[in-house]
Amino acid sequence: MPLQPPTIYALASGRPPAAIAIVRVSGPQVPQVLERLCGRLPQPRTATLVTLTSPGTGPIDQAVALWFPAPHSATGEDVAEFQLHGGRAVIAALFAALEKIDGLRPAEPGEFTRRAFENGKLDLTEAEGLDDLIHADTDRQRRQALRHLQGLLGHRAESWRAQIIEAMALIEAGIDFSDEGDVSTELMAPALARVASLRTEIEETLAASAQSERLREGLQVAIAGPPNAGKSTLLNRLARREAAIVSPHAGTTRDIIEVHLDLDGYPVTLIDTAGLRDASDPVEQEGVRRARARAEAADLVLWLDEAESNATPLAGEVPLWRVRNKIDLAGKVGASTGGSDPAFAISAVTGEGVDQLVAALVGFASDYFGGGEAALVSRARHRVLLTETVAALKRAEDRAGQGDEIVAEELRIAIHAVGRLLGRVDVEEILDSIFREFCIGK
Ligand SMILES: Nc1nc2c(ncn2[C@@H]2O[C@H](COP(=O)(O)OP(=O)(O)OP(=O)(O)O)[C@@H](O)[C@H]2O)c(=O)[nH]1
Ligand SMILES: [K+]
Ligand SMILES: [Mg+2]
Repeated sequence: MPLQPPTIYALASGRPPAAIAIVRVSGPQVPQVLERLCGRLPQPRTATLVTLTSPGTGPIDQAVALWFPAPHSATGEDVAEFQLHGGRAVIAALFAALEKIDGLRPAEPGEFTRRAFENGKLDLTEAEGLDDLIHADTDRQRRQALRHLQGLLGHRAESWRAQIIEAMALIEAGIDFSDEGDVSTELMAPALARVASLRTEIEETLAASAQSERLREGLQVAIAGPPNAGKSTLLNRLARREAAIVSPHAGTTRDIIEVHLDLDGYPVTLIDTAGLRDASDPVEQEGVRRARARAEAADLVLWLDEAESNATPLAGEVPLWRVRNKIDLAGKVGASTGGSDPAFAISAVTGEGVDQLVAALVGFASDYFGGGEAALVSRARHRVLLTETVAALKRAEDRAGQGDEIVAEELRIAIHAVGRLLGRVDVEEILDSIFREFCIGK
């Protein structure tokens, strides 16, 4: 018997109990599974009401069964999908029935998508888009993920790769004929012109996507300032829940506290930190150290203070907005000292001025993420590989005088880098392209 991949199954829907649970099965044994549990094969791609029955044990549930014969399925294999009642015991009974069938096993994380990729249903960037779509918290993240799932980066990378392969084929042909005159030079010039325009195009794509990795990860906004300034109070107000402990005791917050906000579709991670001061308590000292490090690594610091101070003990270039808090007490402390005006004046307790602060944050996020709609490169992996591609293309151009072999080698590196972006590295294709384009009659 030829070696066949195991048939895998998993719960595809969320945590039970729920109204409906969806269990997916993928692999060569799917027809057997369907016949065994449903008594027959349902019509392909047609929702069919069945009584799922485990031979020997009895009925499991009334369910809807779907059969997607290979290759027209999500994974490219035979796939069955059961929509059953979403109780824990119901799912457990179906799993017990599946477990009893030889050659079946529970799927590992991502295994369905992995099979889809291996069967050419998606390239790597599309698989990443799928993962991002599942994890998208905000609308803008969803749209970016969908662009990847739709293959916008993948298709473009596919075309870049094909063009580099063509340029390389021209040069390889030149190398083969190098003893027959100056064919090489004639082939080299158009090949290099193609390389140069391609490099520009990839550079432009990278530039347009400068901030979109952040759209996946979220903008980091740290609230910092002296103890008791009201940092945790502000965090709780923006998060609309009691995420951090508030107390009149200076030095309450020690650990870093993060909350995730959806600000007009932009993902923002808001970070509460320990009040910065020369603390004597070693635990608080560590809190202050972490607070400082985290604020300095943020994309924006909200420097919260009760008074109008100019000094901030932060190093680095991080943008900083001064926010004067507790303006509800201003009358009592006579705060109008005529010092430099803070950028914002709020009361974290009454909420006064907080809307203006939030509006400004949305504006900052919108500037920061920029033309996110056009961005295609959303992961460090994409950026690293495309940067490698650009560098190799540049070297190919710069070293053209040093010989065809060197240029060809740099192009090979570029092809490899784009191939890794797509999850596809295949030297055969280069050879195919060479032999297809040039009938050299040898
Ligand atoms: N009146 C008034 N009190 C405030 C305001 N914001 C915070 N407070 C009070 O100030 C005290 C300290 O608030 P916290 O939010 O714990 O201050 P913090 O900056 O997080 O303090 P540490 O974590 O100790 O550095 C609490 O008693 C709050 O109720 C405000 O806008 N107005
Ligand atoms: K406090
Ligand atoms: Mg605090």
